[in-house]
Amino acid sequence: MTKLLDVQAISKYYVHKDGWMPGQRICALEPLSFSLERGETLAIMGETGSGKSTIAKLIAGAERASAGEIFLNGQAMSSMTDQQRCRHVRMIFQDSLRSLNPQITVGKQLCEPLIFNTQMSPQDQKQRVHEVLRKVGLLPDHYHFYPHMLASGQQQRVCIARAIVLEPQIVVADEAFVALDPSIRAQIINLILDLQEDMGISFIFVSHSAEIVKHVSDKILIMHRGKMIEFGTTRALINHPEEQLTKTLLHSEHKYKVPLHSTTKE
Ligand SMILES: Nc1ncnc2c1ncn2[C@@H]1O[C@H](COP(=O)(O)OP(=O)(O)OP(=O)(O)O)[C@@H](O)[C@H]1O
Repeated sequence: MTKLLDVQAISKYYVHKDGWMPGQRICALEPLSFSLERGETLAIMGETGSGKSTIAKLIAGAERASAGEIFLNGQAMSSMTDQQRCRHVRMIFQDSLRSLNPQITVGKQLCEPLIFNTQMSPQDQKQRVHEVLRKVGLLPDHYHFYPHMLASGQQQRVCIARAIVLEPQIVVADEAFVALDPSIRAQIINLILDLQEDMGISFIFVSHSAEIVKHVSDKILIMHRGKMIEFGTTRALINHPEEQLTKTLLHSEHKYKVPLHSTTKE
């Protein structure tokens, strides 16, 4: 069966435009390959500057690979239109709360992806938005709220609603929940697990938290200085890590103490 996501030898170079050495090429990612099945969740871990966000951006289409190809359901993503890619892969950024427009109601912000990427009638758009608000634990009335009228946990739910309103197959979250209060973060992580079960979405998390990674991921990818040094099932990497860095990252002192659901994937 065709894999949901098949990453084949992607690499990424950035060219410095200014600073000390303009024109210098920085290798952010050496060629790496991995794959993901439908409904699976991948966690990407590694030290600062190791290339985690670069992988996330390449999968979400926010950056173009210097070489290699990413296949989604067997189709090369480089051959897709922006609209096709947006429907299949959505991203929640690190500063997602700031990405909400304070002057536009929640409902209108959630309608925007539908307006730009579908042929849905305004009535169907509204209905879809109401359904999505319910899925993320908000109320139909929140359609008319402005972001500042919501608590931070509710705003994060709006960001998740915006990511899932097109019913994508993959949602990429780059340290999206790091700024949240621990108890709210736990609620949001549990919401994501529920959505995954309900909608069959695959999540790709960039995270520094061993606890969250063990709780949500099926597979883990470990990055070190632009190289993928280990990739495998969460169980295999926890029980039989081959690299010292994998051990350190997965067995480090828990950064976040959060009351997550008692069932974990490990
Ligand atoms: N737009 C850019 N221009 C030039 N260099 C970049 C750019 N984006 C990232 N880099 C460089 O690429 C390398 C990998 O960066 P990346 O943001 O992917 O790492 P990361 O593991 O996500 O780090 P962090 O945990 O700090 O977010 C770093 O050396 C970074 O400085």
